[in-house]
This record gives sequence, C-alpha cells and structure tokens, in this order.
Amino acid sequence: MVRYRVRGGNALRGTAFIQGAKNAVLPMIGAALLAAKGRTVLRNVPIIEDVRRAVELAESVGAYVELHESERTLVIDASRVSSPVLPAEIARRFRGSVLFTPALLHRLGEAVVEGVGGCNLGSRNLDFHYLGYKRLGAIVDEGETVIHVKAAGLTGATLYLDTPSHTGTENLIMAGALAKGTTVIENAALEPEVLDVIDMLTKMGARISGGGTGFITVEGVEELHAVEHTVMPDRLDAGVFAMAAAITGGELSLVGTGLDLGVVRYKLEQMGVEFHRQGAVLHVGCEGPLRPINIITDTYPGFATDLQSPMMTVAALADGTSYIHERIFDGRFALAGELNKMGANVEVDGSRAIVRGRTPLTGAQVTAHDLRSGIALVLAGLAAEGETVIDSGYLIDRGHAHLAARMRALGADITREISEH
Ligand SMILES: CC(=O)N[C@H]1[C@@H](OP(=O)(O)OP(=O)(O)OC[C@H]2O[C@@H](n3ccc(=O)[nH]c3=O)[C@H](O)[C@@H]2O)O[C@H](CO)[C@@H](O)[C@@H]1O
Ligand SMILES: C=C(OP(=O)(O)O)C(=O)O
Repeated sequence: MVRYRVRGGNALRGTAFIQGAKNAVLPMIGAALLAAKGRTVLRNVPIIEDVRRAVELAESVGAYVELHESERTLVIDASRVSSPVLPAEIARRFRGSVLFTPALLHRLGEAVVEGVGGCNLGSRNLDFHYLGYKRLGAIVDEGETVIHVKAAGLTGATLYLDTPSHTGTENLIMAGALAKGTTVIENAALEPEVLDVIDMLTKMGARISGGGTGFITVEGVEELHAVEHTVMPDRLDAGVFAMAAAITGGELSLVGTGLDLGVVRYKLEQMGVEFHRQGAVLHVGCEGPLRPINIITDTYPGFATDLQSPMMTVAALADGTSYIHERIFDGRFALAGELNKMGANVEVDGSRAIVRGRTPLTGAQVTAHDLRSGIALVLAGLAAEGETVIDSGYLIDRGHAHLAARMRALGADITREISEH
C-alpha cells in the first residue's frame, strides 16, 4: 500500500521538470506494436505505474521491451508478438490496455480483452471502439467479462463517434491505419495527445489527415515501420505544478518543451495567478489572495476533466464561491467528501459542485479515489495546516512520476511511504 504524507505550509519555489504525457505515451506503446519489424524508441517517457503496466502488457503478448528509467526511454521490438490475450491481471490495472487491441487485430487477426481498468469515474463505455471495429469488418463477441475481437483483415469505412472519445479516436485511427482503403472518423477527439499520436503514426508510414479538425481521414497502408519519437509534455502534470505554486504562494519555473497549458492557464489567471513565458520556460506565481472561479469541463479545447479535481482544491482556497460543472464523467466528485474532511465546504448536486471558500484546511487522513482526486489531495495537503496522509497512493503513481522527489526539490514537505496494509 502506497501512502503520501504531506506537511503543509511551505511555498514551492524553483524549477519544476514536467514529465512526458501519460495520455500520449500509452497509445504510443500500443502503436509501437503495429510495427512487425525493427525497434521503436520512445523518449521523454514518464516513469509512472501505467507505463510499467503497459510494458508488462506488451511483454505478455510477446514484445521485447527495455525501459531505461534514468534515460526516460523505451525501446520496443514487436517483431515476436504472438499472443492475442490481454490478461486480466495486467489489463484491469490501467485504462491504456484498451489501446493494444488494434495492433493485436492487425498482427494476429484477433484480440482477447480480459478486462480494461482505469480510474473509477462512473460509466466509462467502450461502445464506440467496438462498433467501430465492427464497421471495419471485425466480429466482436462481448462476453460478461472477456471481449473477443476477430478480423481476417479490416476494411475502411466511415465511422461516427457520438462524443469525441479520446482513446476511441486513437484506437480507430490505428485500426484504419493498416485497413484496406479509406477510413473516415467523424467527431474525432481534438486533444493534443491525439495529435502527438498521429505524428508518431505518420512517421511510421500511416497516411492520416484532418487531425485537430474533428474529421479524420486514414488511408490504409500495407505496413508500418518502427520509428523514434519524443513524447509531448504532460499538460496535466504541468497544471498541477502551476496550481501548487498558486496555492502555496510560491513561484515556479515550469520546464517542458513546447508546454501549452491552454484554458487552465486562463482560468488560473482569472483567479489571480500570474504566468509569464521566457522562451521555453513558463513562470508561474501568485502573491495575492485567489479569486473564485466557474469551470465547465469539456473535451479539448474545453477545460480538461482531469484537471477538474485539482482545481476543486484551488477553489476551496479561493475567497468566495466557485461553481464546477463536470460534463465528461458522471462519477468524478468523490474528492468532495475527502476535501470536506480537511475543512473545505464543497456541496455536490449531481454533475455540479459548489465550493465555498476560503475555509482553512487542516491535515487529515484521506483517501485517493482515483488518480486526479489523489493529486488534488496532495495539493490540499501542501496548503493545509498540519499533516495530511493520503492512502491509495498507487493511484497517484499511475500518472505522476517521482512526485514526492520532484515536490521535495521545490521545498515541499512530502514523503512517499510503502506499508504492508
Ligand atoms: C488513457 C487516456 O487517454 N485516458 C483519458 C481519456 O480516457 P477515455 O479515452 O477513456 O475517455 P473518453 O474520451 O473515451 O470518454 C469520455 C466520455 O465518453 C464516454 N464514452 C467513451 C467511449 C465510448 O465508446 N463510449 C462512451 O460513451 C465515456 O463514458 C465518458 O463519459 O480521456 C479522458 C477524457 O478526456 C481522460 O479523462 C482520460 O485521462
Ligand atoms: C481518467 C484518467 O486516466 P485513465 O483514463 O487512464 O483512467 C486520468 O488520467 O485522470
């Protein structure tokens, strides 16, 4: 059992090194398995638990993988992929396992999905993925726990997503990349991580156009080859460090190539947080009191649902009432109860939350219910009086690399502990 212990009150100052993006590297590991020859090299890989699970899963289907932690580099040789089974004991531990299906379909003609994990955020359907495979010619047998997808070869078709699913878009692009003919994906996701995956697939030889427009066209090719690619920076990790500076009255220089915080920057600016860019470095700091904010989560370029939880912590520390409307997931407010244990005043009504700030936060024993509620509690701990102990820290480790060490380097009093129970 991993647990984080945070003693609040220290302002965070210094240079924060932003990791590579979790939600880009996971589809890239799936994409690497599409190459039947050669070795793929991924750079700027975040050393997070989800990447370790993805490595285990790739190995379990027969790939040879080297994870060079200090170089943050993955080397993947997928030439010997031979098992279509995504075993439950690994696949159920992270969401990214869903991204291995297209490669297994193309390479082996079938994929046996024994489970898919990920944060528990209410309903997380996969119907767009399976309907898409079916329209491309696959047979999908959805059992109680195991899903069997089979295809002697996929053929391009026009696909429509009811909502622009992030992994759904990535999966259907990968399915179309080696299909016969043209695949069109309408209402495709616009997230920067999806565009980074398209960049990598394009280097591999895929013919994809329309990324970032919502209408993606994929002309199927005969084969894809192994390439080297550098994973984009993690805008969620960057957002969290910006918030850590803001709520502790600190000042951070965020380092991560080409970092663009987008709407979270504008929302934090409305709250009184100051940003200024100096070349490749983004400075963030906050001197005065924080102002309250209204947030509506949405698919890109809207406010990212993954930053909604950390933003709830910031709102609890702002002077006045903030309103949050969660529109992507129907179960993403488990954080409210934990924050309230620390003295916050958050009232949840369905998909809306009202955060009445500022109430002084005091350290408490709290539980991470998912990755982002976990990091939100770390933020609360940094600003609280006394000691906060956050259980289920594995969930935080799923998405943030060396969190305690990176925060300690900036002056935070935080430790990561492992206990038997
Ligand atoms: C590994 C990864 O990249 N995870 C991200 C990805 O998750 P993920 O790709 O799972 O999220 P989706 O964009 O697919 O899901 C968004 C919404 O669409 C619904 N839906 C989705 C697919 C489907 O077939 N049917 C359906 O109804 C889901 O139930 C959910 O309510 O995008 C989410 C939304 O930005 C982020 O929070 C996650 O961090
Ligand atoms: C929901 C998240 O991740 P996943 O889709 O991997 O569960 C997240 O990163 O907040």
